[in-house]
Amino acid sequence: MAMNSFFHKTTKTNTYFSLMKDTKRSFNSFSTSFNSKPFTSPYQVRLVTTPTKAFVGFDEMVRGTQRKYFMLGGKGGVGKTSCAASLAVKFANHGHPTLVVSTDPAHSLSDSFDQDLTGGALVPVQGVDSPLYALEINPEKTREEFRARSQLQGGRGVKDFMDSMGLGMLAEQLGELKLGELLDTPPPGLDEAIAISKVMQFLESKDYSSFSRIVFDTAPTGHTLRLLSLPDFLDASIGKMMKLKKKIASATSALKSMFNKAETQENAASDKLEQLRERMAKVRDLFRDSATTEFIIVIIPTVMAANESSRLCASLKKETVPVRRLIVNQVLPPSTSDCKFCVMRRKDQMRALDMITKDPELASLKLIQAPLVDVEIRGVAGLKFFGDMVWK
Ligand SMILES: Nc1ncnc2c1ncn2[C@@H]1O[C@H](COP(=O)(O)OP(=O)(O)OP(=O)(O)O)[C@@H](O)[C@H]1O
Repeated sequence: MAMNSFFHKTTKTNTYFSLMKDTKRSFNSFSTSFNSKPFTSPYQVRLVTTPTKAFVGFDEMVRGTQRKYFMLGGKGGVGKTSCAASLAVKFANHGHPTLVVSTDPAHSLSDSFDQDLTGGALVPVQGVDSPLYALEINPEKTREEFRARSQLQGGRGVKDFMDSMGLGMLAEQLGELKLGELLDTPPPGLDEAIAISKVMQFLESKDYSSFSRIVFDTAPTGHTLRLLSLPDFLDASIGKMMKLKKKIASATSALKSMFNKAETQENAASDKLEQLRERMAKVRDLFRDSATTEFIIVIIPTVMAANESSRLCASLKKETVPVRRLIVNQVLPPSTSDCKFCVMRRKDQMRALDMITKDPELASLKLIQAPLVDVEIRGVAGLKFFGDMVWK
């Protein structure tokens, strides 16, 4: 549906549109002054100049048909979902079949798109030019399934369960090592493992092959860092398991040589472990491939958020995950009224922005400013409008 016809349907949305238009106007004038020579505002707010970092480069993000992954992450409530959903809408409206995936256990994609996208399966998003699908990975449901199967079948159902996530080989090996009891309780990091198994599906399954852009709306920082480091952890764990199996195998080799079949089984199991290890390596490499993947940090202009983002950025760099852009969301436009609160708030935001531009970790990132708009950003039309202000 064309945006204009949508907005002209009801008075309520018309008001919304005009509010958004006003916001855009004031933000545009704000960004012009923000990026020009330093000057002193009527409120003596020190403005920061960021001539090179103002470049957002959506052209670069949209270019080419090769699949690209964008992960948006940061502190809770800063606007990750709004930014991720608006980016997905923009990609789809530029001709990319796009998938937006939420790995946040507290999903808000449905709220953001104002459509029911729940259920843990691919759901088409209505109202965009090219196919846009959403997927809310549902760890709570999966965890429940895990417990139920484990209780019903004395742990044996867990293997089927992990099979369905593409991690069956791991369960098999744990089982062989008599670690089955560990599988009865959902292991820490299961949420991330589920997300990883989905990423594996994106890489391998034909169902996902048509998507040329995959946007992740990730969970708040700690969870996401665990997600990014999990393939390494699993790779290391599999490596340890393989070593352990080899030790057991050599200790019992004399016995095994008497039973040819056992040896064949042993080799098959090792091959499977090796396969799983290769798949983990693929996911790990994917997270670190700067040609295809980018992690975009979303923050709000406060000192606390800046400090946390600095730590997040350092962790991402340590993990060698490509990070190039930083969205500072909810930036207040300069106040044209006498509102003291607005003036103080903006002054505070400018201080935080100044700090961000000087932070040793964050200073090298492209800074994208997203304005605080005066209505909630909801529905494809609202996301399109917001996206056009952010992704330029
Ligand atoms: N620039 C903005 N201007 C006005 N409202 C905004 C802006 N960005 C986000 N919001 C609003 O803030 C709320 C939280 O946004 P959003 O859900 O995108 O954040 P989040 O970081 O994904 O949150 P969570 O971590 O809880 O999932 C929403 O109501 C959204 O409409």
